[in-house]
Order: sequence, then structure tokens, then C-alpha cells
Amino acid sequence: MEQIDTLINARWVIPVEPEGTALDRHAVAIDRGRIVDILPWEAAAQRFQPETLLERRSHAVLPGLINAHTHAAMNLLRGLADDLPLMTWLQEHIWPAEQQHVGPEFIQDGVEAACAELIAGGVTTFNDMYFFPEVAARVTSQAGLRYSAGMIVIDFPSAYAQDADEYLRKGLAMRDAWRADPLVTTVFAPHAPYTVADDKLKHIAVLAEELEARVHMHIHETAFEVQQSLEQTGKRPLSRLAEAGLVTPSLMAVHMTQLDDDEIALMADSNASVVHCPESNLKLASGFCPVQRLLDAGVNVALGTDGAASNNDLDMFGEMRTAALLAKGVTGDAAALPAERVLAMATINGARALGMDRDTGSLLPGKFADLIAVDLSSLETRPVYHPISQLVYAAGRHHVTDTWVAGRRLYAEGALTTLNRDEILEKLGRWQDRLMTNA
Ligand SMILES: CSC[C@H]1O[C@@H](n2cnc3c(O)ncnc32)[C@H](O)[C@@H]1O
Ligand SMILES: [Zn+2]
Repeated sequence: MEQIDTLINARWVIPVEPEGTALDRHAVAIDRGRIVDILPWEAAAQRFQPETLLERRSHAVLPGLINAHTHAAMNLLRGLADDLPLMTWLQEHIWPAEQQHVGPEFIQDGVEAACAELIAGGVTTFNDMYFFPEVAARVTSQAGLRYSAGMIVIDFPSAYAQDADEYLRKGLAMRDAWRADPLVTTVFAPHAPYTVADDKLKHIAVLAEELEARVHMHIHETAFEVQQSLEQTGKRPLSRLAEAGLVTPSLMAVHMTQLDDDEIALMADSNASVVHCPESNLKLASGFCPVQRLLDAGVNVALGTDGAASNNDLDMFGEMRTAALLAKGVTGDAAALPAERVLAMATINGARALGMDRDTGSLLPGKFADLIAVDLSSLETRPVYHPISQLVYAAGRHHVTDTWVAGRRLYAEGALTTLNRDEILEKLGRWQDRLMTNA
């Protein structure tokens, strides 16, 4: 018998690779943080002697979800300003609130609350863009989540940095400081084409190539952004970025609601990724990302929630369902973005966008044991004819019972193991009072 750390007997194991597969009555064997094998229950019982045996006989076990675009600390700004278009929301509400309140304590408490929400919602990796990423790294590392930290650049001062050079310097210092932590990776995160000047974009392109780092950026979020760029520069933002050398396999282009055929071809030819954030785009009335056309062209499309102030949650189950339904509405084709494809977007495509697909994003022997268990035995999820469809169209994040990152159980039968829920709720109450008295 082989000694292993954990064996999970699941009613269905959904490895995501190959897409659309649901293995009936299979077990996942985990040892030293990695998946050893996936095999039928009986074969697993004969081969393994686990230290921990978990019976999840009415559950689907699948890769942890990858939230490919967040602003985690913005959990403290959830519901501060709703029912507004992007630029009014940002310029008149969010940016003033950030100027007044953002600092290390804000990040500490906001990211902690976000980590709790992400873990309970089945997310094992998130790709973030926000101020003070070194504070977020400390929090996420303690929480046990996999964190892709944005080295942000934006052409306006904040409590974090005064100008683009200082943002870059601080980001690179954070990258060096966290290099050895297996849960923390770093990507460049210039905010948007309209907030970062050409020379900085070119500098980031050179650094990203040298350091083999991803570049995470809001691009073509609204028609207004494209129109304004045409008026100011005579170019659409994406062609400005292409001229700066940023449209490469390292690019994670977030939103992309405005794309013509040539731009879709450019994204495909460049092997760049798109991060689709359907709920934020709907709520801010930003537009519709042409997801099916991008996928048909061969573009890697991942899924993200955006921050809790524009979504207003970090619920990747909700995001999968919205993405699938929206694609059908936009194309007029009920076959657009089927359940197995949207699950791939929320897992392996996110890992590909981040350059982490050798390690996470699907359940394959040798990969990190980043996985979740989802209970499909409740009234609203029975009967189960097609487990993957059920996960996307009927289940929700409240059906997640367990979340593991690198084999460590961060959520155990509905309880957080690394974070204190009551303390987080208390801190959220204090921030609410603070923001309401200083609005
Ligand atoms: C430089 S830190 C990130 C910066 O982005 C702001 N933000 C949050 N959501 C959006 C969005 O959908 N589009 C553009 N900018 C956004 C956030 O408030 C921070 O200032
Ligand atoms: Zn965003």
C-alpha cells in the first residue's frame, strides 16, 4: 500500500482536461501538495493508505476556480456607489474614496475579507490589481490562497506611490521580496490605456519580456474609452498597446467589450489572453465582450469578477452562469458558450492566461492539489443528469463544502480554517462606520 496524505472519494471527479469529462465514482489521491492519481474508488482503496480519507459521495470534485481579474481590497467598497457608468463611478465615487481611505490597514482588512469570500466560493487562485500588493501578499500567504500580485502602474499619485516610476520601483521590490513564496507570483499591472503614458507602456513591455512576466490591464472596457483615444491620439487603445510592444502571449486584456474583426485576429495571432468580466460589464453598462467570436478565433479567454465594488461579489459560480447565459443572448445561439467551455474558462484558461497551467487549473497527476468539492445533493441541484451543466446552471458557491490549495484544506465542510470569520465581520463593520462618517 502507498502512504499518502489525503484520499477524496467523490461521486464525480471533473478534471476539466479533457474538457467535458465527468468521472463517475472516482477518487483523487493527494500527497505532499500534489495530485498523485485519479482512479475508481475500488482501485484507490486497494492501492492507497491515506492519512485522511474523505467521503464526498454526493459531491463533484473539480479544480479550484481561478478568478483572473480582481481588486480584492475593494471588498471594503462593496455597495458604496451603484447604478452608475464606469467613468462616473470611478471619477466621482471610487477614486475619491480611495484617495481618502486606502493605506496598508485598508488593504490588510479588505484583502482578508476578499480571501474569506474567495475560499468559501471555491476560488483557489486570484489575479489582483491594487495598491500595496506587498500587504496583500502577506495576507494571502497566511490565508493559503494562490495570489498573482499586480505590480501596478497608474499616472496619478496615491498613498502607495507618487508617480509611475515609484509604482514600478515598489512593484519590482515586492516581486523580489516574495520571489521564494510558492503561493505568490507577480505580474505587471498597468491600470488602463487612458491612465498610463506611452513611454511607461514601452518600458513595461521591455521589463515584461526580460522578466518573463505577464501584463494584466483593463483594455477596451467601454466605447467611450475607444472614442476618447481616437480623439486624443487618432488610434484605438489596442493599436497603441501593440505599438508599445504589449500585445504578446503575456498580455491579459481585461474586459475587451469593443473589438473589431482585425483586433480579434490580432489577439489570436499574438496568443494574448482576454479576461471576460460579464457581471461588471453588465452592471456598469460597459458593453459585451464577444466571447464566442474570440474562442472561435482561438483566443484564450479566462473569467474574472472584477472588484466587489462593481460586481458586487467575487462569486465565480455566478460569473460562469452569467457568462454562459450572456453569450447565448448576445449571439442568439443557445449552443454558444456551453457549460463545459465556461468551466474551462474559469479554470484551465485562467491558468493559461497566468502561465500557470503546468501547475494548476485542471486535475492531472503531478499538478498542485488545488481543488474543490461541491455538494450536488440538495433540492435545487437534483436530479443530476449532467454534473458539469449542474455546476454551471443550477449550483452556486454556497454548495462548495471544501477548498484545498496545494493539498492544504482552507475550507473544511463549510468552515474557514485559516481565517477568522467573526473577526473579519467585525472589521467590515468598523470600515462601514468609517466610510459612512467620512463619505
Ligand atoms: C491601480 S489599482 C486599480 C485601480 O482600478 C480601479 N478599478 C476598479 N475597477 C475598475 C474597472 O472596472 N475599470 C477601471 N478601473 C477600475 C480601482 O478603483 C483602482 O483605482
Ligand atoms: Zn478591474
